[in-house]
Amino acid sequence: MTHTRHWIVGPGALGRLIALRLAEDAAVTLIGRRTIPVVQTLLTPEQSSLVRRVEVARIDALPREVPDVVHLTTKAHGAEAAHRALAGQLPAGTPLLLWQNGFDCQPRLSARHRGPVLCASTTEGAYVQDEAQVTHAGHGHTFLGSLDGRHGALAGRLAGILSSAGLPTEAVDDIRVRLWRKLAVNAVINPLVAHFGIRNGELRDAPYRDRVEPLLAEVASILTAEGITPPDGEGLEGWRRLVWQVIEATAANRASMLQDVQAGRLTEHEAILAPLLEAAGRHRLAAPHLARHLDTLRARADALAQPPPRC
Ligand SMILES: NC(=O)C1=CN([C@@H]2O[C@H](COP(=O)(O)OP(=O)(O)OC[C@H]3O[C@@H](n4cnc5c(N)ncnc54)[C@H](OP(=O)(O)O)[C@@H]3O)[C@@H](O)[C@H]2O)C=CC1
Ligand SMILES: CC(C)(CO)C(=O)C(=O)O
Repeated sequence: MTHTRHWIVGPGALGRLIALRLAEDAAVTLIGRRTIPVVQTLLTPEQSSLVRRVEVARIDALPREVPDVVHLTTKAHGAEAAHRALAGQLPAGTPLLLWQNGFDCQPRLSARHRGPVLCASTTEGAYVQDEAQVTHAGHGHTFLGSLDGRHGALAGRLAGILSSAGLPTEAVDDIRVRLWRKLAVNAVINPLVAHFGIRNGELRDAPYRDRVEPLLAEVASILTAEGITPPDGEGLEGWRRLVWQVIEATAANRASMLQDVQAGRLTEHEAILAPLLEAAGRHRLAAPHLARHLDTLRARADALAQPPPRC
């Protein structure tokens, strides 16, 4: 994979961050539902501009030259439709790297794709400025691996390519646990900050602080039942430590769910909250606070899907 050809499907914030970083040393094609400008700019956390010319294509008119690896960088709710549009065009055996948050499409696409599937969990932060510019808000770290622990050599090679491109990445054999840990953090922080319209750090203040604990307790009991451990410490105390560490470290952030709500976009609630509630059901655990947030976000999603009222 020295001169790897990457298709990056989903030319949003994360897709363009990965594309522009990789474009230095690899052939990159950004694939979307619409055509986007071929000259793209990445504003780096160090306030410099990285300008790159990349190939672009539409998902309904894919390039003839097939890729060595496909990165799927749509939102979680868009991943399966994007994969359906692509899958028939890819030679069997083409590796797929899933970058979605939550734990929803990953098991299904891992079973369905005709080739190795790796999942990524990343703390890189990026947001779109416009059709030709994306901001890399802060450096992070990426873990990648397959849900069944196979394809370690491929994961190692891709981790090397991403790291050399400036996106520090580690191949791991426990990506399922890493995805659930990120989901746990997102399930506590995102619905609250989206509901109240606040930055992550404001969760430290009254009256929001008291709202964190009941969500934390529900998430901790569900994940304990699932056999998922926090990175440090055990049980509720370990999950509490992790969530508050992230709140501190990302205090100035407007979380992705808040950004989606403010922009009138669908949120990733089905990928973040629904898997927890499904697990709660299996273990016969009550999770009323998580359920209330999921209901509210589902009602919002239904309203978004309605045609606007006619005057
Ligand atoms: N941004 C970040 O910093 C991080 C994001 N993530 C995760 O990465 C994923 C992507 O997030 P993000 O980049 O922020 O999201 P964006 O909404 O910025 O980007 C998603 C892109 O996917 C495109 N898309 C949707 N459906 C299709 C399709 N069928 N075919 C081709 N393109 C399609 C969208 O295009 P259109 O304009 O047509 O809708 C859009 O360009 C999410 O799961 C997110 O949680 C994880 C960590 C950090
Ligand atoms: C960790 C957190 C909450 C940081 O903002 C995040 O991942 C998100 O915004 O979705």
